[in-house]
This record gives sequence, structure tokens and C-alpha cells, in this order.
Amino acid sequence: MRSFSFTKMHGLGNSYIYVNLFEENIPEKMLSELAVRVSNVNTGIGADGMILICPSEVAPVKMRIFNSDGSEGKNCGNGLRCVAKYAYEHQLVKETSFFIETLSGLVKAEVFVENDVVTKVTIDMGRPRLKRSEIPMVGEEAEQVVAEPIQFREEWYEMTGVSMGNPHAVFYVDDIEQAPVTTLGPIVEKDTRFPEGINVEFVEVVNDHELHFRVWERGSGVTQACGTGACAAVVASVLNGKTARNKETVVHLAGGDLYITWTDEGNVLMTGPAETICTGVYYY
Ligand SMILES: N[C@H](CCC[C@H](N)C(=O)O)C(=O)O
Repeated sequence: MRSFSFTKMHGLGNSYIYVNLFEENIPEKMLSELAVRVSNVNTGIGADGMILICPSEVAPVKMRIFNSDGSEGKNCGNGLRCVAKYAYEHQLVKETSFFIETLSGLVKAEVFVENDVVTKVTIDMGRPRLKRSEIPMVGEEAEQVVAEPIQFREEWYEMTGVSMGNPHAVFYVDDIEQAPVTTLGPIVEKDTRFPEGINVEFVEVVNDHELHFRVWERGSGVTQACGTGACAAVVASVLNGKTARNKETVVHLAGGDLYITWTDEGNVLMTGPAETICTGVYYY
């Protein structure tokens, strides 16, 4: 019987099963299936997916993220904060500020420590990708996809597309409690106009530095929080003239708050908590 040690962690309730590949060895061909199995709350451990903390040639650590359907994502904001916490607390890094490699490039983490425990993390997520082909979305190339009229199942909507290394479709609603998260979300996620699928965010604007937010995630469905999605929501809100550039915006997610700034220099800073739930051994 094969097994691996894991740590279950979460960022605002967006939980993953973290596996330290500096110490564990899992066959590459089993990763997708294992992500599905460990995510199952009845027959597995229960989480929104699985995240691997891997050696890297360009940074102290590399993050790989698998959604609960087994698909591999290219970035994960809540995951990055937890990877940063794990790396510091397990001495994979010595500094409080360090790079993390992702499938969509390098990001920079800064951990905030109290009594040797990381309580908060800031991730410099880098620049959003805004061109239609960078989202990616099919259609004639455009520098930005902002409030673009788009039809899904006979209904017309206005969509803003943003990539944070992974794809996001942002829609504005008047009342976040009435957002069509579980009805429109899965339809948009798999629409063929998004060749890689897409994460779907619903945003209610409170003022020029405060948003309410709900998400249907590509590959995981409804989650308590989506860090890259919250960053995409802030970028989309600036592009739509609803929030201010270079001003810290609080994003209220189901699982709690993230503090996000799209700076005048062009990068997106995300700050929020990262928590360890438990450790264990998974048999497969
Ligand atoms: N479902 C996402 C990956 C997880 C992103 C989210 N959990 C976050 O915190 O950014 C995707 O397939 O692009």
C-alpha cells in the first residue's frame, strides 16, 4: 500500500491538500486521479484540490495546483499564501521574502510572522494579462475585454476578462446574494469561447475600494474564496471605472476578506491569511 504525508491548509476556507515533494514521491501519471480522490469529502480527505510543493531550478519552491476535478491550474492565490507559510515554517526558505515558481511564472511572497508562526502573507501576483488571446478567449484580438456583451443560453451579459496566469470572467451584479453562481457559473466555465475553460466571478460594488465577491471556480465549482479571482475582480473593477487604481481594495469573499491593490507600476498585490488545519498520511 503506497502512502504520502500531507498537510491540509486553507486560505479563507479555500482548502487544499498540500504535499511536500521535497520529501514525498508521487508518480506523475497519478497526480490528476489523486487530486480527485483526496478532494472527496466522503471517500478522501476533503478539499478543493491538491497542491504540490516542489523543488524548483529558478526559485526556492515551485507550486503546482490540481483542482478537485483533476485538472491542473496555472495559478492559485490562496494556495500561494499557504505555500509561502509552509515553506517558511518548514525551513524551505530562510528569508521572509522569497520567490515562488508557478506554471504561469514567478511571484514574490512576503510572510508576516508572530512567534515563529506565519499569520499573514502578501503575494506580488505580477501583472494581469488583459488581451483577448491572453485570457484566453476566442475572437478578434483586443487589447482588453471590458464589459463586452456576450450571450449565454439566450441571455445577454457584460463580461470582463482578466488572466492572473489563469483565466477569469468577471460579471457585475446589484446584489451578491442573488448572483447566479451555480446556474450561470458552470455554463460559462465550459463555454467553448474559452479554450482553457474559465473561472467565473460575480461582483457587487460597495464603493471605490470595497467589493462583495462570489465565485464558481474552473475545476472545483463553488469555493469559499478564490485569490486569483479576487485579484481579477479588482483589476476588472478598475478597468470598468468602479474602483480606484493604486488604492487598497477590500474584497469580501464568503470565507473572509482579502486586501488587494493594482498598483500604478502595474503589479497586483494580494494580502490575506493562511492557516494550517491538520497533517496526516494518505493511503492509495
Ligand atoms: N480553479 C483555478 C485554480 C485555483 C484558483 C483559486 N483557488 C485561487 O485561490 O486563486 C483554475 O483552474 O484556474
